[in-house]
Amino acid sequence: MDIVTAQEMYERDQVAIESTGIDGKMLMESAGRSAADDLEPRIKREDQIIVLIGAGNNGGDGFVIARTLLNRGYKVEAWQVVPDEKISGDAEAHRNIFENSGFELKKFSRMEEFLPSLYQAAVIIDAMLGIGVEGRLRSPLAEIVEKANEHEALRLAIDLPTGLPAGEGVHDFDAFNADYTTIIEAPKVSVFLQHTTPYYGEWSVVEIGLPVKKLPEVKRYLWSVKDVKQTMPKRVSHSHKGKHGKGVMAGGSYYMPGSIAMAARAALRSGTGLLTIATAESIIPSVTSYVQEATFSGLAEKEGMITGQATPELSKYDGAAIGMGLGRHEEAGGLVLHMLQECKGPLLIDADGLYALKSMLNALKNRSLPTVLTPHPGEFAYLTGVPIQEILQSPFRLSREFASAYGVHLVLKGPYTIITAPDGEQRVDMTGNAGLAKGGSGDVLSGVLFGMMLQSENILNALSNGCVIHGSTADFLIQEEHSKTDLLASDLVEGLSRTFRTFSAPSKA
Ligand SMILES: NC(=O)C1=CN([C@@H]2O[C@H](COP(=O)(O)OP(=O)(O)OC[C@H]3O[C@@H](n4cnc5c(N)ncnc54)[C@H](O)[C@@H]3O)[C@@H](O)[C@H]2O)[C@@H](O)CC1
Ligand SMILES: [K+]
Repeated sequence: MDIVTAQEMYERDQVAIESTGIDGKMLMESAGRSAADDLEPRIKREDQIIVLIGAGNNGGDGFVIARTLLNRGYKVEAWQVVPDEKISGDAEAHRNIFENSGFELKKFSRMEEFLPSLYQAAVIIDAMLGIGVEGRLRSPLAEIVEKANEHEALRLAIDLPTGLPAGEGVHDFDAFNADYTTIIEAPKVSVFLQHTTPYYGEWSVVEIGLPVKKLPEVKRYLWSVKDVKQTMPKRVSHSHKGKHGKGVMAGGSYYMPGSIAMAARAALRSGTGLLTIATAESIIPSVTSYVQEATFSGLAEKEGMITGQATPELSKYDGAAIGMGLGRHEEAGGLVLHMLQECKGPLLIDADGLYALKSMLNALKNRSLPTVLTPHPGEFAYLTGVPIQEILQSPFRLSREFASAYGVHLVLKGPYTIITAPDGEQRVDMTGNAGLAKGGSGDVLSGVLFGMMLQSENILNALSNGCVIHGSTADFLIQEEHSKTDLLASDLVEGLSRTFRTFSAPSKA
């Protein structure tokens, strides 16, 4: 499913109108009716409903919703919260249809008149502003939103909560605090930002009949289980282990053996054909007991940490991963640089590897083969020098800029993970739950991603699939055997079997 900015949404509407002959009034009718259908299961016959209608096309949707619900017998008061002269075009046409249908339209002039209606409502439908919002809310919308947020009622928003920016990078706003939002046609970027997502409440997307074949391409996409099923590499029955990637994973230290162990086991569970773990010699016995299928390359160590002189042989591998449990010591830099320069296949850098990478961004830029970085926002802030707050407010733009500047694939982890290719194409994965907010789940993700990268020509698909597989595993596990509290990273590794069984297409002979 495409994710759009306000500008991209306007372009889509425009293309629909110009290329098919459908007109704005038809789209508004369709948007309003689809929204009413979507809201109906959330409201009851006896509920007093108030529909708040603004000046633009979002208000136009509001006229259609109010009319549709009244025609269906619901108890609805429709309130136009802006002066008559502000309503024009398609919205005015739908106001006429509303009034010509015999329904009463109330008009806001003074707060004292309006408040009793607001306060008797059990359900508030917000059709005041959508993607056309500019700047902070002006009067009287600002006061109406404030009162609506204070009033105990079910708050439903149309397209986006009034006042909320559709895009990223805006932090100065007041907005309707919705329990649920019916999004028109495509989720907007602000659905996926930490500071704006709570205003949407739960949400779903309704389709209003835009011509899919004609719509301009948007390189921002919500990657779902359906996409995973369509793009997962298929294992055929005559497959050979050498065909599924031969990888080397470097990392681990005496005090952190679990990271590399879980990453390695996750990579194997994700289909890696042959895996070598290059790690501090002293921890090989403990790691091998957890990952019996791997082979080992013992690296020189000092005080339990891999030293900078350690240079695993890379030429016989299809790809490499580095960083899990490596430790943040200066000497680790030598190993990361070695990997950057000598790895002749795709390379994944995670965790402490990212920390070391900061001082060798030029070498990163010079690498021409696919490189994948998997930072969480803190690590990304460290790598870029951009404050973490700013990263959280503009993750799409900052990811795109970094991926393009350094020619890397970036997996910016979070409740919504954003995966960016060097050409700027982006995918969002929204699977997973708070059970993942624990040490080790990032290591498991790296293992899954590495396994997927080794088996697919298309790195962006491999990473998108890996993220959804990892998050869906956490989702399955908390529905069935675990809770968000007790879920451990090692449970995820074992849970992968269930996810792969569910997601894999049946193998062909
Ligand atoms: N053809 C289309 O464009 C369609 C649009 N649709 C709906 O139309 C919406 C977009 O319509 P518009 O572009 O008219 O935009 P909006 O309806 O979001 O609002 C624009 C109006 O809000 C006022 N406004 C902007 N910022 C304000 C602020 N800070 N305080 C107070 N008032 C402010 C502007 O003066 C303008 O009159 C979408 O979100 C969607 O709900 C749907 O009906 C489907 C078709
Ligand atoms: K709205």
